[in-house]
Parts: sequence; C-alpha cells; structure tokens
Amino acid sequence: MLLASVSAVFALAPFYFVYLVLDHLLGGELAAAEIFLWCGLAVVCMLIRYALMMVALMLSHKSAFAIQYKVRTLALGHMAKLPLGFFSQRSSGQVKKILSEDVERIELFVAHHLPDTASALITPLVVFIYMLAVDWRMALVALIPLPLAIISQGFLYRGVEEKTQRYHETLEQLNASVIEYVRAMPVIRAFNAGGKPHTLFTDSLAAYRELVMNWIKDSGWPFAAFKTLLDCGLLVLLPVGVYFWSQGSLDIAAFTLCILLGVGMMEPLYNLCMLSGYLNQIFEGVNRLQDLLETPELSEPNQASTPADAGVDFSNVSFRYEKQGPEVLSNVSFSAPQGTLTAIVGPSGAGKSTIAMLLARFWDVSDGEIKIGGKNICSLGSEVLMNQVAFVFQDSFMLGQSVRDNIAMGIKATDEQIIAAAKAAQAHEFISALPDSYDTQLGETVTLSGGEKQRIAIARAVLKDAPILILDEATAYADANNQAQIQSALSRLIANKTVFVIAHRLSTIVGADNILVMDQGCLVGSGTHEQLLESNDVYQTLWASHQQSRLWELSTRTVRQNESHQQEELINA
Ligand SMILES: Nc1ncnc2c1ncn2[C@@H]1O[C@H](COP(=O)(O)OP(=O)(O)OP(=O)(O)O)[C@@H](O)[C@H]1O
Repeated sequence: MLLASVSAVFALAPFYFVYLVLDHLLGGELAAAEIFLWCGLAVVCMLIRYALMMVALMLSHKSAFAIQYKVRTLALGHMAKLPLGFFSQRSSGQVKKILSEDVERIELFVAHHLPDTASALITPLVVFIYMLAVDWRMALVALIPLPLAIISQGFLYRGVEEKTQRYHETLEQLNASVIEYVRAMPVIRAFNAGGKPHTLFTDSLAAYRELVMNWIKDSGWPFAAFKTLLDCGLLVLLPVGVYFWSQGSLDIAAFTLCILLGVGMMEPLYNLCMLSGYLNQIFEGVNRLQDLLETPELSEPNQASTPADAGVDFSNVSFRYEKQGPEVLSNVSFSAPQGTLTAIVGPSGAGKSTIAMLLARFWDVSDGEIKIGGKNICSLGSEVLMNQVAFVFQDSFMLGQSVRDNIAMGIKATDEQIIAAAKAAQAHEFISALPDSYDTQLGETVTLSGGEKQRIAIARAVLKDAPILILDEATAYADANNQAQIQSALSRLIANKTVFVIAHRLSTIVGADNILVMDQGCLVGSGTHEQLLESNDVYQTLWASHQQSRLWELSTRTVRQNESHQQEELINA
C-alpha cells in the first residue's frame, strides 16, 4: 500500500513540471536547457511511478497467493477434522463456493484492490492539496460535484448488505444445482428428462438472473448519476476559471494546471466506490469462511488412550443428526467382543448405517457412550480410532488417482503389499487387465464397475488391516459371479477381526455370532439366526421377505433358462 501511495504521488509530479514550463513559457523567460531539465524530471518521475507500481503489484500478488494458499490449506485441514454433520447440512456447491470463489475474492482484493485503494485515496487528496497551493478558489470549485456524487452513492448502496447476502445465497444455490444437475445426469437421461432441464437448476438460474437484473435496475440511475457527477469537473472548473482569468486573478498557467488536475481529481473516487462494492462481497465471503473455520472440530483428548482390545460396546446410545431433528437411534446397547461377527439387520431407515458411522465417530453421539477395548472412542483421538476401524461402504468412492493410490489411500505401502492386498481382494486379475495396470488413472478413460470398485475398497481394507471392520452392504452391487468373488475376498479379510456386517441379504449373515435387529432406531432383538427366528417378530418378517425375494430370483432365473432352451430348440429345428 505504501509503495502504491508513493507511486500515486509521483504520478502527479509531471503535472508540476508542465506547469513550470507553461508558466515560464508564457512569461517569456524560458531557456531551452530548463525545458529539457523539467521534461527530463517529468520523465524520471513517471519512470519512478511505474517502477513503484510494478514492485507494489508484484509484492501484492505474492502476498495474495501466499494468503490464498494458507487460507485454503487451513480450511481444508479444518474440514478434515469436522464432524460429517457439517457436510450434511451444506451442499457441496456451498463448500465449493467458499473454498474457490470466496477465497479467490480475498486474493483479488489483496493483489489488485489494495494497491488501487491506496492510490484512490492518496491521489485526490494530493491533487486537492496541490490545487489549494496553486489557487485555493479553483480547488474548492473542483469539489462542487462531490456532495451530489456522495448523495447518489447513498442511493447506489441502499440495502447493499442484504442484497450482497442474497447474491451469495443465490450463487451458492446455483453452484449446488449445477453440481446436482451434472451428478443426476444418468437419472435425468434414464427418465428421458434430458430435454427439460432439471427444475432445481432452472429455478436457481432464474432466481440468480432475477436478483442480478433487479439489482442492476435499482442501481442503474444512481450509478449513472454518480459516474457523471465525478466526470463533470470540467463543467464547473472551465467557466469559473475563465471568469477568474478575465478578472485577472488567475494566470493562464495556473488556469491550465487547475483544469488538468481538477478534471481527473474525482476519477479515483469512482474506483473507491467500486471497491466498496467489492468489499461488501469480500466481507460476505470472509464471513462464510469464518463460519467454516469456527465450526468446532471433533474434540480431541489431551492424551490419547489406547484400547485394550478390539471389542466394541454401545451403552444407551441415542442420536439425532440435527439438534432439533428426530431421534434416529434410541437407547441402543450391545456388546461385540473382539474377533466376533455382528450383523446389523432391519428395515430400510432403521438406523443400521448410523450405528456404523457412530462407531467410526463420523458424528458424536447425542447420549450414551461407545467404547472400543473398554475406552470411550472420544478418548482415543481420531488417529488411534481411525487405525482401529476400516470400512467397506455400499457405495465405494474412487478418487481421480491411480489404482495404486486408490488402494493405498495415503498409507505408505510397497508395491508388493498393494498387490498382495489386491490379490486378497480378488482384484488383481482385473487390475492387471487395465491399460496401465496399477498405474491406471481412474475417472479419465477408465471407469470401474460397481463390483470392481467394491473389490478395490476391500483391498483398501485389507491393506489397512484394522482390527475392527465394518462392511456396509459390501455386496450390494455384485452380480452372481462378482458376489462369489467378493464373498471369498471378504472371508479372508474378516479372519480374526471384530466385524460388523450390514446386510439386506440375510442369507449372507446366518452364521453371524450375533445379529442385532433394528427397527425405527431401536434395538428390538439380538441373538443368533436360530434364536431370532424363534423369538423375534421383526426378524421373522425380514427372513420371510428375504425367502420370498430368493424364490422370486429363482423363478425369474428359471423363466430365463426356459426361454433360452426354447430359443435353442427353435434354432436347432
Ligand atoms: N446425514 C443425515 N442427515 C439427517 N438424517 C439422516 C442422515 N443420514 C440418515 N438419516 C436418517 O436417519 C435414519 C436412519 O438412517 P440409516 O441410513 O442409518 O438407516 P439404514 O437402516 O442404514 O437404512 P438403509 O437400509 O436404507 O441403508 C433415516 O431416517 C435417515 O433418513
């Protein structure tokens, strides 16, 4: 800012030398040497001005990018420690906007607007003081349009804070709907809705357009008046200057200098005004960033305790996703000793996945406590806890990296270890057939099938080798062939581990040591398959509908086989 201010002062110096030249020229006492000297000094001042401006811009860009990098790193680091609830309450569009556009505005402000602000503040002040020294009356005349410009600026900024807030909200909504539109493209196509753009997207676009149009409409005339008033210095300076000259109280050199300076005196104020508009937007973005940075992280213990073993205990655990939201788990208690396999079953929405997520402390319980190896999971610290638990989700997310990195997921592992994990997960064969084998970049030209993704996810878990394993619908996407491979991979993976299986296909969990039956957030029964079949209504119903669906599967398979037999017979005939 200092350099930009000094540069603004140097920008005015050439005017002084022009004044000297004119004054002496009109006085008839000018020597050629003096002209060269003053012109040379004017050029030197201009060169200094440009050099200072360049250094100021270079420094401001350097600091701006450093700030941008620091803020983004800070925000990303903080986000990694936030409870997942933060993300479920905000769309990915909102988070993306904070991290990209809002942070970018801070960068723009520091890199460009800060030096501009310095010269926008300093230039009119120095010009005014200089004009006062040349002719105080002309200096005051140059100020005449200012009060009117300030009044029109008042109109221009009426309700600007509320408008800026709405602008950001609408933009976030637009961002979110664009992301949803792209993600939902397969569903939109499948239901032949491609011709009609997605409603949320078109609504957001319309809302954004309406807001911007109304804003432009409201600020149209005050903006035009403001800009015109700042530009109309000549309109007052010229007649008044001519009058003073005709009266003999203003010589022609001073008159020319006042016109030259006075005309441009207000121009920087226009930049200042534009800047206050940007500032509103920047502050709104900074508030959102601050909101993100001030969201409390999951608490970490001062000293992380170590679990005695990999046994899990839930004691009277209740949970709601949002403070005012419905209770999703009510008073759930159970024990899963180390090395046992616990299945969690129940109708859709019963709270099965929520139990699994709470165990990994993706959220903190609302009531009760969860222990691993006799220690409350909150006292373990996230690093210890994450070393204890591995997940295989029903929807395995692949990062846009190589297959190798997707298996390693940040763990430092040798190629041999990665290949061994892939082999154990029955994934080595299909990975070897990919164009660049383990170096194949996912998401570019290669997209994996649901079953293949799940086997990569199993390989991740094999490599992580955590003592507690949570399989959330791990065979959900598998066809008969894939399912056999995944089951075989899983049976190797779960050996000697404390395993939680969330499964809709009850046949896969009949051998579980303990089955927890969930219904509407409550644990309504537990025991082995045989015990529950005898005594638990909910389990009996689930089992009956599972049998029914298997019968349906068998009958459709038989119909297909009959059809292909008939086709073969027809061909043979
Ligand atoms: N992020 C979330 N925010 C708010 N509510 C949620 C969230 N995730 C799940 N719920 C709600 O919590 C309840 C339990 O969901 P959960 O996913 O644990 O059930 P589930 O038994 O695993 O269901 P499914 O078998 O269909 O996967 C449901 O009513 C669901 O709508």
